[in-house]
Amino acid sequence: MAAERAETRQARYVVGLMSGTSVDGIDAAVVRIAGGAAAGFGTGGEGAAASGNRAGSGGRSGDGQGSGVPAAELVAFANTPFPARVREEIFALFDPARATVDRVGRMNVRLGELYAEAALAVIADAGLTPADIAVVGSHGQTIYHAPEPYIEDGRDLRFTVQIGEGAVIAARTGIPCVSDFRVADMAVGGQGAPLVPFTEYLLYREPDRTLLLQNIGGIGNMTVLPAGGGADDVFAFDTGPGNMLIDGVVTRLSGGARTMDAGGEIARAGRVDGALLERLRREPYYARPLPKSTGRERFGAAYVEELLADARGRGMADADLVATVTMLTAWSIGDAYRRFVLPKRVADVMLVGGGGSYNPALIGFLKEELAPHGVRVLVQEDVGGSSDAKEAVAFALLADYAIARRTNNLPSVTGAARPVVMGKISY
Ligand SMILES: Nc1ncnc2c1ncn2[C@@H]1O[C@H](COP(=O)(O)OP(=O)(O)OP(=O)(O)O)[C@@H](O)[C@H]1O
Ligand SMILES: CC(=O)N[C@H]1[C@@H]2OC[C@@H](O2)[C@@H](O)[C@@H]1O[C@H](C)C(=O)O
Repeated sequence: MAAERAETRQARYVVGLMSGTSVDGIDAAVVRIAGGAAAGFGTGGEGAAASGNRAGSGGRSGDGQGSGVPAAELVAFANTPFPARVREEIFALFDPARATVDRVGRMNVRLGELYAEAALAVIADAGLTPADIAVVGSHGQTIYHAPEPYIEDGRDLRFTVQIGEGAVIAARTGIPCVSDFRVADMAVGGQGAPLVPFTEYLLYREPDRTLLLQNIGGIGNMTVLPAGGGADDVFAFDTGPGNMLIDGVVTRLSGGARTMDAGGEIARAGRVDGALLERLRREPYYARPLPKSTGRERFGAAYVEELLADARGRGMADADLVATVTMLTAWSIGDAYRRFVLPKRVADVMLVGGGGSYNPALIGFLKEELAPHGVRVLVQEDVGGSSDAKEAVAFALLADYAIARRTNNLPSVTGAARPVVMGKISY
């Protein structure tokens, strides 16, 4: 059955839309997909044999011959920054006390409109028209993520909220839209995150090398692809803050004039404060067992305020505080490797994606963390990929599976009881 479908599915163009926890804007990708969804693992399919293919997210992968290993070629990519007012309003919605239902409802529709515009623009960039696109996959904007079991009246009420109305995207573009992926995994007991490891398993696994794929977005997350391993051998989890503390501290210290430590320049001018670093390492999340995921609820505004108060109490220079949180971020990734990966596997390479790739201070610290373990640290650009586009490509692929009614979660990663088809379809 699966093989039959594989042969009948043609190469298709799919749009992936991502706006992450950094709230820096909308990443939009047009991806040409061949093979894969119709014959991959999941419902009705078998685990595809590792083929040694690797995709830069900006490159090609798979053989596209219906073997179950998809080929995903990035055709066009664009990042559209959020208008400042929209960004501010999204930050307000991270605070449950301010996220009133009218504000959430309005932003849900506004984001649908903005996502549709971003999709139409990237389709035009690709030299295509909406009629050429099979499906749009839209992650949406996470405004709250509460993945821990929350038992009331014997029922587990864990939840996650991603907004950006798929019905609006479908209506404006005329293309079917798959959105709101995470809830289906949570409905069967999963964390609803991280989801990208499913696509990393499809696109990056190698027979002879154990790879660590580290995303450094707002939150940091790591995927471990054991050499020659199957889907059940993959594990992945959120390592802790990605750029979230760096961005938060820089924004507060500059009174909002800057939102990131561009080029890692502030950190490079500062010195790491050993005592503060030591205190920050005690955050219990780092030692929490897997599966685990996290977000702004833990490392957002309240955490940054506490940090600033502590730094002021110590009379720390601004640059020293930025250097210290940059080091903490790199340490949390090294710590995750030592704590959760090393006991099982020795990795060969860490491939870094997400905006953190563009911060040389952070990447420098990360290399120092992992060098003693013999792990080489590369960024996506080193292998012909794109740190920026990777997650948008992933949501194109996840939507491609959803529309083909194929399962697209990894229970070994999220802790879900079983594979499910994630994503709600608006025709
Ligand atoms: N040139 C740069 N120098 C330093 N940092 C940068 C640079 N470019 C991007 N960044 C960092 O990357 C962040 C954006 O990363 P990215 O777009 O991967 O996050 P995201 O997708 O929103 O997050 P997540 O993956 O957690 O959902 C910015 O907020 C900034 O901190
Ligand atoms: C709930 C949520 O939006 N989580 C994001 C966030 O940003 C990074 C990390 O935390 C990861 O768990 C996830 O995103 C990516 C796209 C994922 O699901 O793989």
